[in-house]
Amino acid sequence: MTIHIGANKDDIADVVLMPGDPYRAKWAAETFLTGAKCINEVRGMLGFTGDWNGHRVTIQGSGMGMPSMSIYANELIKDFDVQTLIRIGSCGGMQGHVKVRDVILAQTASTVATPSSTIFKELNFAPTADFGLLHKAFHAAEKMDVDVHVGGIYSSDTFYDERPDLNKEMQRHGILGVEMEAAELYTLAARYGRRALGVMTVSDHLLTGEALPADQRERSFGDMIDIALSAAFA
Ligand SMILES: O=P(O)(O)O[C@H]1O[C@H](CO)[C@@H](O)[C@H]1O
Ligand SMILES: O=c1cc[nH]c(=O)[nH]1
Repeated sequence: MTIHIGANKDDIADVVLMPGDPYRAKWAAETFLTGAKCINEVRGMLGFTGDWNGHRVTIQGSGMGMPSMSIYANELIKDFDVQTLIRIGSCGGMQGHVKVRDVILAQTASTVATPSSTIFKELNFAPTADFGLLHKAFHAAEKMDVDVHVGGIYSSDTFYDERPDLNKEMQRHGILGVEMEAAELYTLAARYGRRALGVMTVSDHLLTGEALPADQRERSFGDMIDIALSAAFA
């Protein structure tokens, strides 16, 4: 047990899927896993462990933002020895060819800063997905006939953004979408030699102003979960 995860070591699988929303964790566990058991309720940040096609999987909420992700990823890696961490998130689309409900596989995650920034001092570290997971996720998405994009995303510290100039530069440099956790997850995975990937569904669009309601963000992003599970065990 850790401060934020009230589970025994063997309650948590080697592979952990991490939505920001703890109720997406519940929905995903009930929908995709058999024999799912709740393994964490501390602070309402729900986690579940069950089976997918004979493989043991944990789905643990990360909360919103990189400081929260950092807490859960640190504990999962250092205390529970988790080997594979896949974020299953929502994101805002930032390019015209990226549509609401499309899936983005985050090859890189640019940031202004992460909780890890202070250790890098003047270095601009480039948080990057695990290539093996990325490759497998892409093939899984192609097989499922999902509209998928692979490329850079922006991990922001603010949902209600007040820097339109920064978004413009991101867009000019091909950034596909914005979310709030992947860069710190990739950085921790690199530090501790684990596999990480961010699979995101576009829930709203910065260019068109479209936005899906909360219940759909919680319960309707099944394709990205299939992709994440397929990539983890391919
Ligand atoms: O839907 P989740 O996985 O929480 O991801 C996105 O949604 C939240 C903001 O609404 C942030 O956590 C952002 O990264
Ligand atoms: O961080 C996020 C998540 C979803 N949509 C956004 O616009 N930003």
